[in-house]
Amino acid sequence: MTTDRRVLVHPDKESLAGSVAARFITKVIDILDEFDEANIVLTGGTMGSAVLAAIRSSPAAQTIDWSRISFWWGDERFVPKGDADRNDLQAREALLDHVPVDPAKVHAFPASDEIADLDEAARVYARELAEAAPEGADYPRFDIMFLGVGPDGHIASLFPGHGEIRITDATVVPVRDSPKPPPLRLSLTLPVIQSADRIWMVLAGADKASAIGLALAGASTDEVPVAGAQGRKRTVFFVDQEAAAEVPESLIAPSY
Ligand SMILES: O=C(O)[C@H](O)[C@@H](O)[C@H](O)[C@H](O)COP(=O)(O)O
Repeated sequence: MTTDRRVLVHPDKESLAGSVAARFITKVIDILDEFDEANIVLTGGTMGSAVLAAIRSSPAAQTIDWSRISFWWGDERFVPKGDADRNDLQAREALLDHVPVDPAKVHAFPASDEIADLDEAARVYARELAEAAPEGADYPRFDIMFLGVGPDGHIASLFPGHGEIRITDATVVPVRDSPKPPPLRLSLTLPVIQSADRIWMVLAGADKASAIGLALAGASTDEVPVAGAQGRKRTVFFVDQEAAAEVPESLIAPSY
């Protein structure tokens, strides 16, 4: 895990989404030069979808060999397939339905009408991760993990003060009392999140300012889960001006 965390500030939501989309396209092309396959973890949330829509609308997206990318999710709302609350549906609508991905490489979490039991759904996704893992590992090498951040500092479906943030002996956890609706969810655990080569957090709006400020000031992961979101190679907070309000000036890198 690296302690190198950068904050890249953008004037507004639109330029934020556009800039992350452009970086994603460039980075994925680099990754596919180096490796046969890339593993990307997607997130729900407003900016997560805005970035995917910006990737879709970029002409440069056509230069990506989408068939070599596997898509995963950091968390999912445990509702029926096709429910507008599903993170995977939002990602499909924003991007995946519009680019030539290999459907077998789109690894959505089970939906509640596919597997009724939440614990079993968590086990099924853990098995899916393990099947795609290199020998001896429980999950694939994640090249880029996108994460949204809640105003309370939650990442994926790991909420402040809830036991799931402390789980280290599983890769996927069932969440039964999410303070953000819907209450039933599935989430990757912190060790899996921290295994990602790159964690890219995209957040906008004044209500996110204190979460990022506290995380960078050294808050505990238990109180502010985003404090624990640190990847192996690089951890970047892509933010708009409003979300950057409480970030110390010295941590802000020039971004454009
Ligand atoms: O299922 C979810 O709700 C998300 O995965 C969650 O972790 C989200 O990313 C943040 O809550 C930020 O959401 P917003 O960008 O919509 O504020």
